[in-house]
Amino acid sequence: MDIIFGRNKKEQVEPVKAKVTGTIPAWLQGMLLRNGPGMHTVGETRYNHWFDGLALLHSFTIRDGDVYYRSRYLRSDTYNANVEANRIVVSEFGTMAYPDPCKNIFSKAFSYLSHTIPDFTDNCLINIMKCGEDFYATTETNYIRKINPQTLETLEKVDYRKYVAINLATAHPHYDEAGNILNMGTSVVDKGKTKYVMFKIPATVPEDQNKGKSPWKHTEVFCSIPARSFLSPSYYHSFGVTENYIIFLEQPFKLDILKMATAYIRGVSWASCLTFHKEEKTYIHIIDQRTRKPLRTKFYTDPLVVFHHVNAFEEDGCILFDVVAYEDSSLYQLFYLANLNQDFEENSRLTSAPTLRRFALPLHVDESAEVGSNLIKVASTTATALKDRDDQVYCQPELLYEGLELPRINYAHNGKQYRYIFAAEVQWSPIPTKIIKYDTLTKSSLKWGEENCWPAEPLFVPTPGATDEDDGVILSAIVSTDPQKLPFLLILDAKNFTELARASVDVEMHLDLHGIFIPDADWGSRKQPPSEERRDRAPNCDDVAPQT
Ligand SMILES: CC1=C(/C=C/C(C)=C/C=C/C(C)=C/C=O)C(C)(C)CCC1
Ligand SMILES: [Fe+2]
Repeated sequence: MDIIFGRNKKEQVEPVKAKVTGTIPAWLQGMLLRNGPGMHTVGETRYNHWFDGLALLHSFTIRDGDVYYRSRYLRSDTYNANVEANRIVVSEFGTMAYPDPCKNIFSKAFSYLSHTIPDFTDNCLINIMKCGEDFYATTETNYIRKINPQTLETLEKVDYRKYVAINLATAHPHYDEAGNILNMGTSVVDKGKTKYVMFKIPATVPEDQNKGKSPWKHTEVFCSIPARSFLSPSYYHSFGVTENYIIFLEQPFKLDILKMATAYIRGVSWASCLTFHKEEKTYIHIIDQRTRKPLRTKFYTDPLVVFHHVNAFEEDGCILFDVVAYEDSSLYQLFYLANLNQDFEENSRLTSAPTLRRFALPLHVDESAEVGSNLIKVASTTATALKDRDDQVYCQPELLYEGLELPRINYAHNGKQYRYIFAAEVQWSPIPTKIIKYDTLTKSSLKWGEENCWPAEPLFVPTPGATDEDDGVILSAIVSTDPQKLPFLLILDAKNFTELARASVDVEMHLDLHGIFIPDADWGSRKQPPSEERRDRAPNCDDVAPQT
């Protein structure tokens, strides 16, 4: 597993033409743009955790049946500082770094103090966000980095804090049909209060004399919810939306602010400030998008750890939402590189499997209903919501499937009734071995897998003009541990999961986290994706990328 997790990957700045077998549908024109950790050591120093690795962007440009691959490290301030010092000098999730080996006791004390309220990393390694016509690499701190999707060059750094009072934000925003962004973040002890803040960034803005054309300046706080505990807000990685509501799980997997404030001086990482409190409940907050206020009813469930919301929708006076849930926080533990690289089989067993669970919440609680009665009358689920005392409702989910992660859907169905989930299948190890299509209606699944192949998150791209939810293709970048097999972009028919084509590239590809597909048709007012300069023939390259 060292091949996949431990080794630094070489960037491939010049486009390489892939060897395509099978036939790529003629309508599939655009770019799969993805993000993930690619560099795990700098000089003699090494990161502790896989989520610390320096962001390596990569893209597959699909044009007229051909595929071109390229990759480039995000030139974040973190990357540049590390490379310049030839060692890790910026702290990441699982690695605390000490920038200046301090010369005397005074400068040491000063350096410690300046880390009490830390300036977080801009190593944006998790996802790609579209904001209007621009694209950003994202992570969970207050920084995101604009990128050029064509060349993968790094552009300006955006500090969320300039526009909204948050210190952390998710890398999984939602988009409405017009492309406006809805995201949420945590504001740590701002005016003595720790709160969760939902905010909107418009896709397009009118030319404004004072604010200019930047959508950031038009960022608007939508709603905020005080944290149950000011000194230990919940950690969360994503959230859910329906047409009228926002779903936020305040789970007992929490960040301890006091521990964070002293982490630097104690020589421990941010990750060590995260604790799962297995004796506490998970609170389910529902925000009405029309009133911008949380519902009065207090919904709760058992202690859970959720990273990925799958989808949510309204049905018969209820909110139904699907998540991938764990019963402990062992997932983050397993991604320590020491566990991934040695005795992989032994050290990489999850103590709680990722389970797909469906929750059902009543939008109106019948005052006359008896305490203990089930308020869910929806026939499609066995999830229950039991009436408790004092406006409280205890929710028990329906278990739909055991062993999947990195879920994606046909995003046209986001917030609406839907049927299919595309995901990576993971059993007791966190590393995916198969891609799965799960049918929430029939509860059956289709799978794709191949020996020594490790698939990335599968992404659904709809056929233009499609009416069926699963009319389209699945794209997934596959890394192999078989030295005879090159990494490839896999293209499956999303209906029956048969392979349409694969595009193999002779490069060192990294296992990534998340990404997006940018159809050529999306270039909007720019009309065409910016053209590439014609470059010299790259190694292993039959041709250079086409003029676009
Ligand atoms: C640096 C940093 C953080 C980074 C977290 C990261 C990088 C999480 C990645 C999660 C992934 C990839 C999950 C996949 O399911 C925190 C803890 C938010 C807060 C402190 C500073
Ligand atoms: Fe994620």
